[in-house]
Amino acid sequence: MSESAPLSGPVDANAAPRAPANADGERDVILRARNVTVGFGDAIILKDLDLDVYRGEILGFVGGSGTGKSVLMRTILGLTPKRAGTIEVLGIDLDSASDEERSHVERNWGVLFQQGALFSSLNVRQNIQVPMREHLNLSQRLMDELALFKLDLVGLPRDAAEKFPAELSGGMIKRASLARALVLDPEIVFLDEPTSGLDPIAAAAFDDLTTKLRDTLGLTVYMVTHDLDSLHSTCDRIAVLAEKRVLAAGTIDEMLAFDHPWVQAYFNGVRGARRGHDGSPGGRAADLRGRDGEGASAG
Ligand SMILES: Nc1ncnc2c1ncn2[C@@H]1O[C@H](COP(=O)(O)OP(=O)(O)OP(=O)(O)O)[C@@H](O)[C@H]1O
Repeated sequence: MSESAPLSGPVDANAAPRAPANADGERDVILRARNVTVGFGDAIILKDLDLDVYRGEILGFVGGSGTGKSVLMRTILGLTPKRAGTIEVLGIDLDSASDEERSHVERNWGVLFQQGALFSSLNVRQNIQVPMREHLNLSQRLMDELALFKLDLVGLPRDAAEKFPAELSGGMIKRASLARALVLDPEIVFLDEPTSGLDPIAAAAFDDLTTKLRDTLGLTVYMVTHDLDSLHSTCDRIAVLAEKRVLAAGTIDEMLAFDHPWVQAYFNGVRGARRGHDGSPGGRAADLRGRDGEGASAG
């Protein structure tokens, strides 16, 4: 079944107004998963899962704890094997890709893992330079300049470059990890719970940064999150993982109206309702975004 089946047709076609369309008016699919099945031993985690991610959108990926959001992200990245199905990124099926094609895809995606996953023995500058060393052949001077440029981009002060991860706050670790994820100028970034563990000010600032980067760099953002404020304020579309597949995909308003017990409990439950249904009142974004100037808080 198609991931957008419950919200098919014209409803889904309006789901991401900011994502660009091609000359035919169709949205460009940057990531396409079909019939993906993943399991461990007897446990099937994902079954016949379909998903489309459109170029230029911020897609929020939600689901109950343990439903397989991280497993799917790891499967897309080729870190967890699948039992069936196909996944194409940038039009390339990684199962049948040549070395050159695989390298092309790997250079064009960036990943922010949940805990940042910075190397503790490397300082921020060296961490940011890891993908450059892997994929590019640049002089140290140029890599140093690029690292500083990426620090600017994510709103970190330049003196953060020589700090080690243990010397950074949670918000700074997320930003440094994002700088590393962006170092090769990827077309798509995967963010695994980017605002978890951040205080509300830092979380709102990170959301603003995500939107700004999408708007200025034309990034596509695939964001696993439990953060209702991020879903309301930042995401163009939301995909819901339940029953081992993408049960629904659409705008926040479509999710609010979607008739499924988990979706209703999630979006219209006590926390969801606290926000109100126009996405503006309540929640930390409304409380804090106005106070938190762009990139002002590095967390
Ligand atoms: N390598 C593995 N071996 C066996 N089981 C695994 C493995 N990785 C994940 N699982 C199982 O797959 C299921 C989905 O895990 P996953 O981490 O993807 O959940 P999640 O949706 O990301 O949850 P959360 O929101 O709590 O982070 C869980 O039951 C987990 O125990």
